[in-house]
Amino acid sequence: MVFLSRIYLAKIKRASRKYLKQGFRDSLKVFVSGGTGGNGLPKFGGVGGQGGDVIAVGSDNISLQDVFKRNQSKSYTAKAGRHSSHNFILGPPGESLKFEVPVGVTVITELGKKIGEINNKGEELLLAKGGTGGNPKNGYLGTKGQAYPVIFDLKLIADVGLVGFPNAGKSTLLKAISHAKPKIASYPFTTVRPNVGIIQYKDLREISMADLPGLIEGAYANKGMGHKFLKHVERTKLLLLVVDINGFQLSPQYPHRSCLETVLLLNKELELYNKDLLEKPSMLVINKMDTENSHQKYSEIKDLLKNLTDAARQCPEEMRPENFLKFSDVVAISAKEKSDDVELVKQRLRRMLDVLAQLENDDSKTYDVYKDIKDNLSEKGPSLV
Ligand SMILES: Nc1nc2c(ncn2[C@@H]2O[C@H](COP(=O)(O)OP(=O)(O)OP(=O)(O)O)[C@@H](O)[C@H]2O)c(=O)[nH]1
Repeated sequence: MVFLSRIYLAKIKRASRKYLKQGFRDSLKVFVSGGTGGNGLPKFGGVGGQGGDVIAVGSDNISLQDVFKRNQSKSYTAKAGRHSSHNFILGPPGESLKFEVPVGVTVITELGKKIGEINNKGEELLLAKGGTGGNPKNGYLGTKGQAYPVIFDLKLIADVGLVGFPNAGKSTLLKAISHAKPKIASYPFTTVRPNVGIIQYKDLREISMADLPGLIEGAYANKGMGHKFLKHVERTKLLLLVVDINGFQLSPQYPHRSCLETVLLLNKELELYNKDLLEKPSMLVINKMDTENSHQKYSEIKDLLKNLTDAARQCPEEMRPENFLKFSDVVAISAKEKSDDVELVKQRLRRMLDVLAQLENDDSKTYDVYKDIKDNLSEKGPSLV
């Protein structure tokens, strides 16, 4: 009986933690070595073949986990160049080794020196050069290729990055406006890996939105799960902050933070992680407007949310960021009830991205991203939802 219950319990334990094991790999270290150059043939002045290179190629159909699975030795060595011989005075070059990596990786050395990035499908990046074939300059002895460990650091490329404390309703919103099927539960940290959802519009335009695990206070300094994923918002074009109108409390031992405090704390976490993030165009969504007293709570803070500098004066000093996000728009919604305003969020995101795309093509660079987006949002246009 004891034996049976042990087996039974072991099964439950394994099943309940399964989702945690579906690891999301956003960093991978591998060893790359270019092929050695072939030896020359001094007697005939023969030159050895050049060693092959190791080259990474961008693919949008592969994850870093797949890269790992395809070559668990994590070692990539290109072929050596052939020696010069009587038959081949010029030794044939060694074959280069090409392998696929996900689009969005930055390649760095162990010392943090950047080798390059791959941002497009089919883009190639030379990781390790093959050695030179033997010739008069090197005494006809082929040289070794470059060889060192490199780290692939993946940052998701999504148009919009969802940022918020745990349980704010980010996954619910992603599900409400996209085709993603994120995990949703009424306890914090349901999102343990980024989810990317695709939002589709009537005119078939698609935008991608990444849902990242919730941040907590101190996230920038490695607390909680969110910090590990903050790097992913560095590449998104827009930030979409989602905050619960009732505020946030991690657990009874932690202080309760009001909605306004939560917004400022999120601002501060982003600033501490990388202050450039505050320059990104952003939008604020106040969620759970179907809950009790939500409308009254919202009317009390509505004006302050539009000007965080004023809002900060009302909060304790330790919560105040030095610089503030400037929201192009603030929308109050109920993601769960799929209120009309959820559709408004969808429409506004599209408008913001359209304005950004126009500005990117504007060579004069005299624009003010924040102002231009804001002006455009206030203009009435055809519904895109
Ligand atoms: N009443 C109400 N509940 C909501 C609303 N949106 C989300 N919830 C609930 O809030 C809980 C958390 O929602 P999630 O969407 O998982 O929150 P999250 O921000 O993705 O959470 P993490 O994964 O921890 O970052 C779930 O029980 C949802 O059903 C809403 O508009 N109103």
